[in-house]
Amino acid sequence: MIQFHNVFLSYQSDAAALNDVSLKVPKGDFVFVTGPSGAGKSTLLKLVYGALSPSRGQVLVDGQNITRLTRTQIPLLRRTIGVVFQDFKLLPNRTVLENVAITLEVLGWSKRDIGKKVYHVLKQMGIEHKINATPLRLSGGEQQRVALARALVNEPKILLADEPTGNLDDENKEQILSIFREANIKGTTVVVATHDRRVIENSHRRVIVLDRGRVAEDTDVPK
Ligand SMILES: Nc1ncnc2c1ncn2[C@@H]1O[C@H](COP(=O)(O)OP(=O)(O)OP(=O)(O)O)[C@@H](O)[C@H]1O
Repeated sequence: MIQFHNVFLSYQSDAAALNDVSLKVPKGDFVFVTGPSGAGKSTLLKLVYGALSPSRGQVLVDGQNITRLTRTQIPLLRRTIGVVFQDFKLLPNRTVLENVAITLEVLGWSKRDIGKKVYHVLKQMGIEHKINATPLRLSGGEQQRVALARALVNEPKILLADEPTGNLDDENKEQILSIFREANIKGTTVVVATHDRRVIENSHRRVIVLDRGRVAEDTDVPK
């Protein structure tokens, strides 16, 4: 589903944020990407959803070379990828319903179908009672679940999450992880960037460790 072939990425003239990274994440996999601050985790995720292009090397997502995609093809690729950011990026003046509905409006769904689908997803995440609230009236864990609902409402092929459990307590972390597991069981390929050792250790999943832009360890690769 995701392939990196000898990928280098430099921001302006700085040292490479990614340095000769090669990896494959097969369809249906659930992978953690970890490593110290500045190791290149967010950069790696940004390459997958076409927010950045590699300086050298190739990134293939669902068989498509992202550097060859045209301006009109990038949004089409993004429709198949759900993204969750550490700071949620929810629209503060819109309700929970409106925040999640955006994903389906872009796809041209009818208002009635959007209402039904959004309610269903919020119910799955246990926050349907907050459907008319605005994000600032929600706790951090609730905001994160709304961000996840927005990312998952159209059942994307890939879910990318950047530090999704940062600042959450253990109970909220467990809820978020169980949402990832469910999405993965339904067929979504999941890539989670995190510093959180406990989350990684308790999950028993493949772990890719980045260090200064290089793959320092990959538990999927036989030693
Ligand atoms: N927009 C940018 N312009 C210039 N340099 C950047 C930019 N974004 C990231 N970098 C640099 O690229 C390197 C990798 O950054 P990245 O954000 O991918 O790391 P990270 O592993 O996600 O870090 P963190 O865990 O702190 O979020 C760092 O050295 C960072 O300073």
